[in-house]
Amino acid sequence: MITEFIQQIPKAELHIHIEGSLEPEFMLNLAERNQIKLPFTSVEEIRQAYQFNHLQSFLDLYYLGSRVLLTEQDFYDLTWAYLEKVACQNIRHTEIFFDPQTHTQRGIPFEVVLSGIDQALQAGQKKLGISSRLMLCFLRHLSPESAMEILKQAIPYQDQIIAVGLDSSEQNHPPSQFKDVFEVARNLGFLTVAHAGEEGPPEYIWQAINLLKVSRIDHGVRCIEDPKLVQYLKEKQIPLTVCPLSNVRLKVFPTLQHHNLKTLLDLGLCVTVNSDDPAYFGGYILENFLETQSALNFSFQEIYQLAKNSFLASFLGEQEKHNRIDELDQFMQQFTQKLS
Ligand SMILES: Nc1ncnc2[nH]cnc12
Ligand SMILES: [Zn+2]
Repeated sequence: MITEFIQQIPKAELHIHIEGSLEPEFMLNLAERNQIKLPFTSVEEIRQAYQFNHLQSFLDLYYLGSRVLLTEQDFYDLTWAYLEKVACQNIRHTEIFFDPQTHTQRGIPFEVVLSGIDQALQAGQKKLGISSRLMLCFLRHLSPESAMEILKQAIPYQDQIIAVGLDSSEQNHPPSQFKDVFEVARNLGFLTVAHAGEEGPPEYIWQAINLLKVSRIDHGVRCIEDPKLVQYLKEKQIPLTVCPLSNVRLKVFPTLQHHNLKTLLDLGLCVTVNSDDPAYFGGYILENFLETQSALNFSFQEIYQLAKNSFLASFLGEQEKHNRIDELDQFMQQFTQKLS
């Protein structure tokens, strides 16, 4: 019964890298379509490579896979495949990251990447009823100057990009390095988010809050090591976009049973469930909910709270948030009636 509940409950996803939804079958198809040489010849070989020791070992493969994406159609197809998939999982709203530097560095124009993704998102709203927002991530292993350059390229498309974020290799790349570029972005009207406290220390979460002035922390699970930080996140209700299957695959936690999502929820933090890079980590949002529930024994009420948090923490307008939460509450009523 809880499986059916999790499947049907309306939910939002707030942390998904669109390049991380590139399924192995599609990677091979695109490699052939675009005449790109990959060090793999079969889906099995690609899947076998999905043995990660830490974030960097994943990122190496993720950037390699992204090389098959060349045209506007490729970015459209990638985004559309993700939307079709999650429509069946009752996602009502999604906030998607893209990594423009991964593509512009290979000579793909910013506009090509953006246009392909954006057209698919518009089709997703029209044909699947999924609303969306797009977020641009700066790669923190590259320089702040490179981030500033990509920010400039984003200015003409500002009405299509709600926020800027910070991703890639966390260790030794503190948020403080990107203070200036985030300040420029905020002055231009972008909202801000940042990956912090995934592999990096709680100090990086403080920096993301105090220096980058983020609206949400992506991951943030290492906040638990700093009680003052936990208290602050609770008081301010700064959302954490937690990605349970990702954390296990990248060895942040040894198993899902060891994950601290339930602890953080019990402590009153605004935590949400997300997929991060679903093609690489063994599941989309539904699988993240189902496997985490099974490992941590979440109740119906806790699943409801996680779904509610996903709308509360979203970048939807206030009225729209209320509408989505009303829809969620109606679903709860109907489901409870069915049970009794
Ligand atoms: N989990 C993750 N952490 C940092 N950068 C990423 N890019 C894609 N997935 C990521
Ligand atoms: Zn991520």
